[in-house]
Amino acid sequence: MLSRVVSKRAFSISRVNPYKVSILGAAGGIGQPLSLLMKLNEKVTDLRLYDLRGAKGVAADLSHIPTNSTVNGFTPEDENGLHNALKDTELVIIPAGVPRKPGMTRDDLFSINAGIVRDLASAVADAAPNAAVLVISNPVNSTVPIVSEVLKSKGVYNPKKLFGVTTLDVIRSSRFISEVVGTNPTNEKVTVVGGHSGITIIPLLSQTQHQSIPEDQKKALIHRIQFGGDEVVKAKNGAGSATLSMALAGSRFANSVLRGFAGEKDVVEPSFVDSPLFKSEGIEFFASPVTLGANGIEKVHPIGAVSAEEEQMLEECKETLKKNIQKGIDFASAKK
Ligand SMILES: NC(=O)c1ccc[n+]([C@@H]2O[C@H](COP(=O)([O-])OP(=O)(O)OC[C@H]3O[C@@H](n4cnc5c(N)ncnc54)[C@H](O)[C@@H]3O)[C@@H](O)[C@H]2O)c1
Ligand SMILES: O=C(O)C[C@H](O)C(=O)O
Repeated sequence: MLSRVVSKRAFSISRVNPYKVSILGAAGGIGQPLSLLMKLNEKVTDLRLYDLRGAKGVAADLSHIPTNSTVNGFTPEDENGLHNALKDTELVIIPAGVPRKPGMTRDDLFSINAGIVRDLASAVADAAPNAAVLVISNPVNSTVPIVSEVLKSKGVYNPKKLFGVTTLDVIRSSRFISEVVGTNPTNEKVTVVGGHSGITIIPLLSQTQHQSIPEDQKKALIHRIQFGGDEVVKAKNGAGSATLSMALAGSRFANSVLRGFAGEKDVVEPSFVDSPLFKSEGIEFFASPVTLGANGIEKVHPIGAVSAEEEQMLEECKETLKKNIQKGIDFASAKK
């Protein structure tokens, strides 16, 4: 009797949340912990891990965890490995690519990562044309436009389902502001807009309840949020950039997209998306809070009231963003 009850419940979980998820770059520094967190996500029933190497080992390891999903690993050695890793999945997360070393900017990664992301996007277009695509590979300000151009060229671009993952900036903001004001970081929420590199990362501190932070501390806090990635790159001293905090951020954002798919209401997260906010100024992509629903983005929220100082930061951000976005578009449009 008990076993019948248990099996009926297991069946109902898989029927309610039958999401197929692919992770491309799954054996890397971000890929492995992100794969673990997605294995723990009960909304996922079919987890496919792809990497140039190592994906089968990671998949075998995770497959012993007793959650409601199958896990399979794919590499280029498999016949149609990438295609099978993607075939008809609903959510694709891309952390494939090289990370920074000390002294590098995210833009320095473009020469290697742009081609990796372009080729993976092309495979997504062929095998999972309806999937939501979550781009982690840097430089996000340029790799997201690359994905959009590739999907457009294959006639499958859906702007409601393409996301640059900026959640790491959001979680850093919660942590760093709590250290300044002495609160519990889990209760701190800071809206971060713009893009994902240096001065394009704009935490809107004027929209928090903390209006009495002294000016010098506020400046230092903004700088720390904008350049938080550098702290980790420096500390890892040549061994890469943020992986564990990024895996947490990526899994949180992926879960929000799946919650939206599943019909949950009022799921709002900032993300770097195809945005109407500054299109009139020639800026096609911008990070701001978006409402996630059954078909991806339901609403791109405006940034709201900002201080004079944030207004100034926005102007500088837009100048840089415009160039970063154009660089991605030009790369994807050029003949291989
Ligand atoms: N968006 C963000 O907030 C954020 C945060 C941290 C890191 N990143 C970026 O994420 C990327 C990955 O970082 P990491 O620390 O995991 O690097 P890593 O080197 O540890 O892992 C990258 C993985 O990608 C794989 N890979 C490379 N080319 C591939 C291809 N064509 N197909 C499939 N897999 C491929 C590699 O084999 C490797 O396993 C970097 O570009 C990094 O800058 C972004
Ligand atoms: O800093 C990096 O290069 C990785 C990532 O974009 C981060 O913000 O930590």
